[in-house]
Amino acid sequence: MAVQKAAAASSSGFDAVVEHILIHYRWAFVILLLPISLVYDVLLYVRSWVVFQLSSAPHKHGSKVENVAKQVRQWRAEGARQPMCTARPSWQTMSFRRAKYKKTMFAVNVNLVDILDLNTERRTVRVEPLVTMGQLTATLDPLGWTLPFVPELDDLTVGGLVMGTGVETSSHKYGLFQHICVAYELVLADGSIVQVTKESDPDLFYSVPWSYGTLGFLTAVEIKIVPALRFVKLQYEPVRSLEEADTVLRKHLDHPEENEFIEALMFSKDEGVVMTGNMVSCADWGKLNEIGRCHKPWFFEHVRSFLRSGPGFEYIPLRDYQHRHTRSFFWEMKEIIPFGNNPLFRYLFGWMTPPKVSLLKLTQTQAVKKLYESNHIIQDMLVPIEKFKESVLFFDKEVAVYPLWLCPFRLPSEPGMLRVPKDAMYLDIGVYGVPTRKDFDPKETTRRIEAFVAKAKGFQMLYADTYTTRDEFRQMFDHSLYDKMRARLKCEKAFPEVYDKVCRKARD
Ligand SMILES: Cc1cc2nc3c(=O)[nH]c(=O)nc-3n(C[C@H](O)[C@H](O)[C@H](O)COP(=O)(O)OP(=O)(O)OC[C@H]3O[C@@H](n4cnc5c(N)ncnc54)[C@H](O)[C@@H]3O)c2cc1C
Ligand SMILES: NC(=O)C1=CN([C@@H]2O[C@H](COP(=O)(O)OP(=O)(O)OC[C@H]3O[C@@H](n4cnc5c(N)ncnc54)[C@H](OP(=O)(O)O)[C@@H]3O)[C@@H](O)[C@H]2O)C=CC1
Ligand SMILES: CC(C)=CCC[C@@H](C)[C@H]1CC[C@H]2C3=C(CC[C@]12C)[C@@]1(C)CC[C@H](O)C[C@@H]1CC3
Repeated sequence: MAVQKAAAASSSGFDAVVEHILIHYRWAFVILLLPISLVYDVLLYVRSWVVFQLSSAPHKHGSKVENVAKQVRQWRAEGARQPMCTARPSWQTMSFRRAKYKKTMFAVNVNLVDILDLNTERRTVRVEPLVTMGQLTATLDPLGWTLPFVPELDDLTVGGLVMGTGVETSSHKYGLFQHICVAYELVLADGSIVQVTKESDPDLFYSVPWSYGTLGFLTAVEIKIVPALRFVKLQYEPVRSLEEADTVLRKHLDHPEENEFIEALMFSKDEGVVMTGNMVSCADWGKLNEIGRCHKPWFFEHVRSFLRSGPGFEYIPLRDYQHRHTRSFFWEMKEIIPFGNNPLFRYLFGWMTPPKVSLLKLTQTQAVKKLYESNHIIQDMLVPIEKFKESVLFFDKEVAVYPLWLCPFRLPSEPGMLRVPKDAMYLDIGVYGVPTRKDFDPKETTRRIEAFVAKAKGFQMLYADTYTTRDEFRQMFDHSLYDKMRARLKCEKAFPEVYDKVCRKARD
């Protein structure tokens, strides 16, 4: 008995040491991931480059979509026993959690990774769903075109952004990712392939966004494009109180057409920097800041410096601006490589950063996962702009995590999950990091935040943890059109409901 106890004690002591190393020196493992991430990116780049040069993707698209339809027909032929989902493994996706359902459902391989067609007359680009934001901007920007807005993490996919959602700093003009999409190609539960536009089938068109892959498989999306200019002239306005932040944001939102980009970072509840910008074709070279260069400070730290130096402006190359939060994963990188913003590190290793989110997820140990679970929050809450001050004070009371990401967006009154009675301006409040309030409890705190957001007539982004009950989720998101479409497309056996994919029980 004594021996067992001693063994248990020594093994738990050993576990504790391992846990300590994995948590406090994770950066050492992450640094090993950097060259692997680079090789991964280089291989993808070369593959995409060859495909783009050979222009082979458009010809092969039809047979690849037929292959998706064939798998759906096979599922039916085998008796439709389990619901279906895409075969994309959870570790490759951008949400923190892994989807448990991927292990049990019928996995359909949707291996569609290419840009299909750039139509400058129609001003659209047609892409397959696994095309990433990094891939799109790398292809479009040099050709003088770009997306009206680019959700900034390089590895976000078009499929995920349509089926979930995407928001960015020109969303105050253009809305969410779904609002810049003009057509979807889908494989439905009966194995048929359909092309859907607002005109051809409004019910299906409006119910695809936020459906999280539960109405059919997306195989292509046509997205609006706009002319790209070389630089963004970005204005930084420090604010010294919440009142001032509110006044400055509203001043800009009252004239949404004056700025292409509006974003704010709050560094405490009383201090922040509001950024506004427009694309321009020429820059004053003395004011050029190539923030995308690997030795440059992390963007949020650069923004913070305007609290000390006062208001200012500079010119940033367009693509550097579009991916400004990628290198530091907003500010999450400081938890992963604490000295990642040190100039020495940036000069020595910056060229290999960031590690790929997918590899971080793949190599994450239980200890790190537990740590993130008990002492971390990754949430985006979409609230009406009028609730700005109240929301910041609420988040401050509950978690006090800074910086806070503030991104206004236009929400048109349209059918679908985000039903609002009239066009409205909303605000995405992004809370990413370690809560500094002592009584933080992942479940209880998130429950209180969800109740606050529901009361404010807001929405929770689907990629993040939700602890809502099915009823609460159905109250937050309007399911009337969605339910109608699930019945029409005979989805009941084919796909789970959105709630069953995003609730806490479905993710580990
Ligand atoms: C040859 C090479 C050298 C590199 N050297 C450096 C370096 O010196 N310093 C450094 O920091 N990083 C370097 N990298 C890494 C690169 O910067 C990282 O991969 C970066 O993190 C990826 O950024 P990105 O995804 O935004 O853009 P990109 O690397 O520009 O491209 C991302 C994706 O875009 C797609 N893509 C690009 N061009 C096209 C096209 N014409 N058509 C279709 N798809 C396209 C590819 O799928 C690629 O995966 C290098 C990569 C390559 C391929
Ligand atoms: N700036 C922003 O707007 C940011 C947005 N995000 C969020 O990240 C998520 C996107 O991440 P990403 O890794 O790209 O996507 P995911 O692989 O996480 O996909 C999200 C959902 O979309 C479904 N889906 C994806 N592709 C298809 C398809 N071709 N056909 C049918 N269903 C599909 C997936 O279904 P299945 O489960 O069957 O695979 C999954 O349920 C979104 O939810 C987005 O809101 C995250 C960070 C920033
Ligand atoms: C701008 C919007 C709407 C959301 C941004 C969310 C991001 C900050 C998170 C999305 C995926 C998150 C992951 C991590 C950090 C925060 C995100 C990038 C990790 C890299 C944290 C470290 C873990 O080991 C892996 C995580 C993967 C997902």
